[in-house]
Amino acid sequence: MKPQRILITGAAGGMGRLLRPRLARPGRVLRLLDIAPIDPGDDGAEIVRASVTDADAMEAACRDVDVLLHLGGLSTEHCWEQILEVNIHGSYVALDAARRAGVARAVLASSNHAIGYLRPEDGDIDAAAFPRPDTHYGVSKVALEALGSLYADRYGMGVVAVRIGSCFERPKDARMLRTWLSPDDGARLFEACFAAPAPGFRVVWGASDNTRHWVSLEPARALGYAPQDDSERFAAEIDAQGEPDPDGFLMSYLGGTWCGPDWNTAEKEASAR
Ligand SMILES: NC(=O)c1ccc[n+]([C@@H]2O[C@H](COP(=O)([O-])OP(=O)(O)OC[C@H]3O[C@@H](n4cnc5c(N)ncnc54)[C@H](O)[C@@H]3O)[C@@H](O)[C@H]2O)c1
Ligand SMILES: O=C(O)[C@H]1O[C@@H](O)[C@H](O)[C@@H](O)[C@@H]1O
Repeated sequence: MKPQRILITGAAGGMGRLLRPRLARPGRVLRLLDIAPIDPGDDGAEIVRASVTDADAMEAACRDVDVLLHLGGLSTEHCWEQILEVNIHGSYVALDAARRAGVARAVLASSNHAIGYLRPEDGDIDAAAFPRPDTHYGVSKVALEALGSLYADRYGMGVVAVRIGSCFERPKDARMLRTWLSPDDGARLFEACFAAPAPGFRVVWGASDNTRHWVSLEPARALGYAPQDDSERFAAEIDAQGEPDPDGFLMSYLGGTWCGPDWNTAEKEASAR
C-alpha cells in the first residue's frame, strides 16, 4: 500500500514541532517544509527547505502528497506588505501548488483572530461565525479561509480551515483557559480533518474541551474530533496570578489584547512615517 504522505508547511515552528511526533506513524511519511532549519530526526521524515511563496518549490513539495497541512507563515501581527506576501500570497501559492499536484485534502491553520472582535459575553460563539478580524494577521486568516472555500468549490478539494485558539504546551493566562488547544487534542483534531469523508469546505474551532469555553466545538465534533483535554487542570495556577479585569481587552474579546491599542499596526506604521 502507498504510504500516506502529509506535507506540513511551517514545520519548524512551535505547532509543527509539537505535532511532528504526534502525527508520525507507520505507513505514513511526513514531508516537513519551512524556510527555517528543521531537525532531521530519526522518524524518516522528508525535509524541504523552501518558502511557501515559491510556486516551483511548492509544486515539487506537493508531489505524491495526500494531505497538505498548511501551518507556515507569520503567526503574529506584521506590517501589511509582509502579511500580504507571506500569509495571503503564500497561502494562495501553497493551495494552488496542491491543486496542480492533485492533493485531495488541505487542512489550513486559521485562527481565532479571524473572528477576534467577537465578544464572548454575547454567548457561545459560532465556530464558523462571519469574519471579524482583529489585525492584518486576522485578515490574512480570513483570506486563507476564502481561498480554501474557492479550492473546495471550484476544484473539488476537501478543505478544512481550523480557527485555532491557543495551541501551546499549556495555557498562559485567563483567556487561554478559554482558548487552549492542547498539543494532543491538536493532533486528534488534525487527524479528524485528514480522515473526514468528503468534507467539502468547513470552518471549525480548534480548542480542547475546556470547562471555561467561549466557542462551540460542535462543527469539529461533526468531523469526528473527540477532544480529551481540559485547561481546567491549569486553572488554580492561572487564577492565582490574579483576577483579570473583566472589562479589559484580554477578557472582553475572543482575540484578547490583539483587539487593543498594542496591536494597532496601522497606527504604528503611520506614526513611523
Ligand atoms: N500556536 C497557536 O496558538 C496558533 C493559534 C492560531 C493559529 N495559529 C497558526 O498556526 C500556524 C502555526 O503556528 P505556530 O504557533 O507554530 O507559529 P510559529 O511562528 O511558531 O511557526 C510558523 C512557522 O512558519 C515558518 N514560515 C514563516 N514564513 C514562511 C515561509 N515564507 N515559508 C515557509 N515557512 C515559513 C516559520 O519559519 C515558522 O517555523 C500559523 O499559521 C499560525 O498563524 C497558531
Ligand atoms: O490568540 C492566541 O492565543 C494565538 O493566536 C494565534 O493565531 C497566534 O499565532 C498566536 O501567536 C496567539 O498566541
